[in-house]
Amino acid sequence: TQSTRPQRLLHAVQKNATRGDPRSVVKAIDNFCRQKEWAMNVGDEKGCILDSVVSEVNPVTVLELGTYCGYSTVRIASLLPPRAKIITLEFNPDYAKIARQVIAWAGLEDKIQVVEGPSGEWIPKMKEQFGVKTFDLVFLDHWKDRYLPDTKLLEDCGLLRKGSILLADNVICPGTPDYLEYVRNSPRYKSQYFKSHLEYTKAEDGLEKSVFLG
Ligand SMILES: O=C(NCCCCc1cc2ccncc2s1)c1cc(-c2ccc(F)cc2)cc(O)c1O
Ligand SMILES: [Mg+2]
Repeated sequence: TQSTRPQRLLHAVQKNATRGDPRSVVKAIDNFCRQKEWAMNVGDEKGCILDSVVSEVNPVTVLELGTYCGYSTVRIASLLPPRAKIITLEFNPDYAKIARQVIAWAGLEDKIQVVEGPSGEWIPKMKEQFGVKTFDLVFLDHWKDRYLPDTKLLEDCGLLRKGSILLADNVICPGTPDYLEYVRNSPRYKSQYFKSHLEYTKAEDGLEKSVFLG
C-alpha cells in the first residue's frame, strides 16, 4: 500500500539523522521538505525565530497545539532546561503515531507528552490530567480557526499567568485574522509580529508573539 507523506518524512529522519541528536532530526526534516516534498512544519526560517523566543522565555511548562510530525516539538524541547516539559496536542492519530517516532529518534521522549484529541476538549482538563498550573509558553500551530477560541479557553481555565507567552504560527498564511485582531487590540496582551516566510517557500508568513498581561 502507498505510504503517506508523514511516513516518508519519518523514513527520511531514520535514514539521515543521528539517533539522540535533535538538531540532526530538524536538519533531516528540513532537507526532506526542501528537496523532496513540502510539509507543514514551521520550517527552518520561522524555526530560528521560534528558537530565539524559546531561549528568551526559558519555559518550564510548554503547551503546543498541533504536533503534526513533531518538528517544532523537537525544536522546542532541544532548547529546554532539564526538568522542563512540553505537552503537545494532536487531533490526527496517524500524525501522532509518526510524531512519537520522530520524538523517540531525537531521544526527547522524557520531555514531551503527545496527547491525542481536540484542543477544545483537552484544554479544560489540563490541570486535573497533567497537574499543570499555568503554561509559560503556548505555541499555536493547529486549526487556524481554533487559535482564538482556544486562547479564550486558556484564559478562562486559568492556564495563563502574567507574563505567559503565546507564539502563533501562520498568522498571514493560511492566516488567523480574528486571532490577530484580538491579541493586537486586547488590553490584556502586548503583541509583536515577526515577519518571515511560509515554510520552504517565498510566500509571506510570520509568527505573532503575545505576552499575557494578566
Ligand atoms: O493547517 C495547518 N496546520 C494545522 C493542521 C491541523 C492539525 C490539528 C491539530 C490539532 C490539535 C488539537 N485540536 C485540533 C487540532 S487540528 C497549516 C497549514 C499550512 C499551509 C499553508 C499553505 C498552504 F497552501 C497549505 C497549508 C501551513 C502551516 O504551517 C500549518 O500549520
Ligand atoms: Mg504551521
